[in-house]
Amino acid sequence: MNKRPTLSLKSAAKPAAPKMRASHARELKPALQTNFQTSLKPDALAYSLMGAANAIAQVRTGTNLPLALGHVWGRLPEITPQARGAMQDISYRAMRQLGQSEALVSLMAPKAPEPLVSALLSCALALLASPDEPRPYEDFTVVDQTVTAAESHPDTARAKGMVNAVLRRFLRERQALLDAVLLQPVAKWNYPQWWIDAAKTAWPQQWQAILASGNSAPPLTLRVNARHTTVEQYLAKLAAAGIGASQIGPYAVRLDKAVGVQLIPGFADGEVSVQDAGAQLAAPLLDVQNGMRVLDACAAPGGKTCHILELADADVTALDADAKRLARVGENLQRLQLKASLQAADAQNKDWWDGQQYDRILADVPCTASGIVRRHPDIRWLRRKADTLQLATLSGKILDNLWQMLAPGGKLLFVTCSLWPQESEAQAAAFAVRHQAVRLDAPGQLLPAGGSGQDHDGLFYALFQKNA
Ligand SMILES: C[S@@+](CC[C@H](N)C(=O)[O-])C[C@H]1O[C@@H](n2cnc3c(N)ncnc32)[C@H](O)[C@@H]1O
Repeated sequence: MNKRPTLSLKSAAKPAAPKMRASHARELKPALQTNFQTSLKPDALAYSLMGAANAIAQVRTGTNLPLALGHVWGRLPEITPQARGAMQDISYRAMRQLGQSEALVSLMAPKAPEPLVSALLSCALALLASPDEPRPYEDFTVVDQTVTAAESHPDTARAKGMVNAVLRRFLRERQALLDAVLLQPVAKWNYPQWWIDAAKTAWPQQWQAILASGNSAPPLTLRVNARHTTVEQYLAKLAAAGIGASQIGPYAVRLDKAVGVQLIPGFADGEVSVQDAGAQLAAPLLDVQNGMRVLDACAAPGGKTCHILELADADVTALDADAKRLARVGENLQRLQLKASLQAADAQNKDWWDGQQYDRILADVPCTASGIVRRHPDIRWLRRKADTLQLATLSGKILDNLWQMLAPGGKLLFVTCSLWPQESEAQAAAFAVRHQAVRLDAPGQLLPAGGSGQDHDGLFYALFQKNA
C-alpha cells in the first residue's frame, strides 16, 4: 500500500520553463509529496520510472539531482543496484531532454500536469524520444510501465488516463509533434532561454557545438597516479583486463566505455582516480616543487589536491567552506595514501590563517559550473541568470583575500569550470589590474571538446605571479 507521504519539497525559486500555451502558463505547483514508498517491484521499469520522476520533481523545485536521487534511494530499503542504476540513467536522460519533453507535454496535455505527473511524463518521453539507436527500451514497455507507475502513486493515479493518452499520441504522431516543438529553442537545445542567449553572446561561433556537447554523455576519464605507475603501464593493465582505453592527456586515460569504479583495475589501491582531462591540467600548471607550502583554497572533493600531491612532496593545506564536502577530500587522500592538512573555513576570510605566506595557491573558485553540464545536466535547470554575477562577486572576494596570502614570487592559479566570461576572463583581467599581478602563460578558456585524442569539460585557467 502506498502511504500518504508527508515531507514537503523545499519550495525554492520558480524554475525556468519552456514557452507554454496559455493553459500551461500558470505557476507549477510545488510537489507536496516526496516520500517515495511503493508496492512496485524493484525489477520493474515502473519502479525506476517512478523513482526517477520523484527525483526530477525535486530538481524542478531547486534540489540538485544527486541529492534528489539520494533522497529517493534513502526511502527505498528494498532497492537493488540495478534499479538504482536505472533510476540514475532515466533521470539523467530526462534532464538532458527536459526542454523538449516539457514542450511536448505542453502541446499534448489538456492542462498543465501536477509536478510529479509532469516529471513522470518527462522520464517516459526521454526514453521514447531518446536519440540513442536502438532506444533503451521498447516503446510499448515504456508506455505500459509509465501507466503502471502512474497508477501506483497517490499523486499520479488520477492522471493515469491522461498519461496513457499523451504517450500513445506521441507514438502515433512522433515526427509531427517533434517538428512542432523543435521550433522552440528551449525544446531544440534543452537549456533555459537565458542560457542559450548567454552562450550565443559569449561564443557567437561556437555556441551550438557548446550546447550540443553539454547534452552528450560524458566519458569516464582516469588520472594515473604518477607515484604508482605510468600511463603506458596502466594502459597495458587495462588491456589485460579487457578494458579498451586511450591516452588523452599527460596523465589522462579515457575508457572506451564507462564502468563502475569497483571494476577499474587498481582503483581501490590508489593507482588511478576519476578526473576530467581538462581538470588534470591544474596541478602541472601550478608548478609545485618539493617542500613548497601550498594552499588549495576551494579543495573539495579533492581531485586537484590529490593530483598536486601525486606530483610533489609538498606541504598542502586543503581548505573548503563546506565541511561535509571537505570530508571527501580526506577519503580521497586516504585511498591514495597522501597527506594534507584539512581546514573547514571560508576563503574570503583570514581568521583561519597562520600568517605564513604560501608559495603556491590554487583558487578553483565556486562558479555556475556551466562548463560541466554534460556531467551535471541538472545544473542548467537549477541556475538562474543572476547567479553568474553573484558568483563572480564571491570569487572576486576570494581571489583578493588569497592574494595577500601569497609569498613574493609565488604563483596563484585561478580556475573555474564556467563558460561565462564574467566569471572567468573578465574576472582574471580585472584581478590582474587590481593587484598588478603578472599574468603567466595558461590555457585561458577551454571550451568543452570531444573527438580523437581529446575529451574534456569547459574550464578556465589563469596563472598569476606576485612580484618578488
Ligand atoms: C569547483 S569546486 C572545487 C573542486 C575541487 N578543487 C576539485 O578539484 O575537486 C568549488 C568548491 O568551493 C567551495 N567553496 C564555495 N565557497 C567557498 C568559500 N567561500 N570558501 C572556501 N570554499 C568555498 C565549495 O564547497 C566547493 O567544494
